[in-house]
Amino acid sequence: MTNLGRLPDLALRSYGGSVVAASDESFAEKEALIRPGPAEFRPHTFGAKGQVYDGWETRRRREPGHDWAVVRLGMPGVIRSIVIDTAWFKGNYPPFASVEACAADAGRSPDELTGWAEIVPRAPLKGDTAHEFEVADRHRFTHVRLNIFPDGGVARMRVHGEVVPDPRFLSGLTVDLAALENGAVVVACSDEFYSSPNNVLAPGQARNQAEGWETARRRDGGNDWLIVALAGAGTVAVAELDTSNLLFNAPGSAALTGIDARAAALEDEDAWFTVLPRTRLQPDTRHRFRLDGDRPLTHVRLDIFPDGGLARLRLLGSLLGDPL
Ligand SMILES: NC(=O)NC(NC(N)=O)C(=O)[O-]
Repeated sequence: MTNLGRLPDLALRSYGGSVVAASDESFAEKEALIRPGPAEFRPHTFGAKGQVYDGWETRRRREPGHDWAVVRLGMPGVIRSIVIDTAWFKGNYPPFASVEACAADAGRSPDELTGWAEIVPRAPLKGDTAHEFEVADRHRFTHVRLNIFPDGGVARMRVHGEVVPDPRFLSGLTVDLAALENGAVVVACSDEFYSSPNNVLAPGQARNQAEGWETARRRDGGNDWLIVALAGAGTVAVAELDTSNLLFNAPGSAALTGIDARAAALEDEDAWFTVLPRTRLQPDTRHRFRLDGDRPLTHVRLDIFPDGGLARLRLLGSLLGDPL
């Protein structure tokens, strides 16, 4: 995976993405395209419609044309790379694919979408392979259309990019400045052995340990940490540190520090100030802390002692201006 592939997947079902239309899904359902996690396969598992695949699979075309599927992004934004993964589709993958994108209001139905721009030109595909394509177009998009030529199966499509929220739903309001959907993102992290640190910024609650951030057991006497670039410069009034599902591996304690990167570099250790002093944590608990500081900040560093991880980090506050 490239560095672009580490950006959040804007299309992920658990981030609110939806496969809103497809030309065909006779063999396997279109919804699988954006399912979290890698595609699974059990050979010789035949149902009434053929081998069961964890992916989107169309019938063998007997007339001209090609198949397509339209995905509404859960989090609109600037797309930086697309992964088209043909995992397990070995004799029935599409030999070519392309991707288009457009921007539309949430109220548009799939057949009302217009202004499609080609962001991945038609490219050859291999079977059982994750193909990553870099995207150069820097517009904000809300939908993507995967075209396959002429037909076949695709296990997963990942749409990695930078979230660009609608400022009307942030400015002047109390919001979670650390939410992925508001444009926050993890920019540095000590350890992502078991799961992505961006999971702590994901929408909703973590249903299990894997939906949070979990680090490896640390043996060097140090502690694990991550740095979040907030939705924009703002002030934080409430911090929520959620250890849900971490029963025997929750950190013993945690601390938050902040910095205003408009005035100092992240590397300037003296510019970081305390937001939440080191505080004891309980396993499997949503801890909420009312903060009294009103210093503007753009980034927050979470330190956990010594290791473990966190299910969610919420930082309720307000932006000073528009999102970054
Ligand atoms: N063995 C198969 O996978 N065959 C076919 N696909 C399914 N799902 O059975 C096909 O024709 O593409």
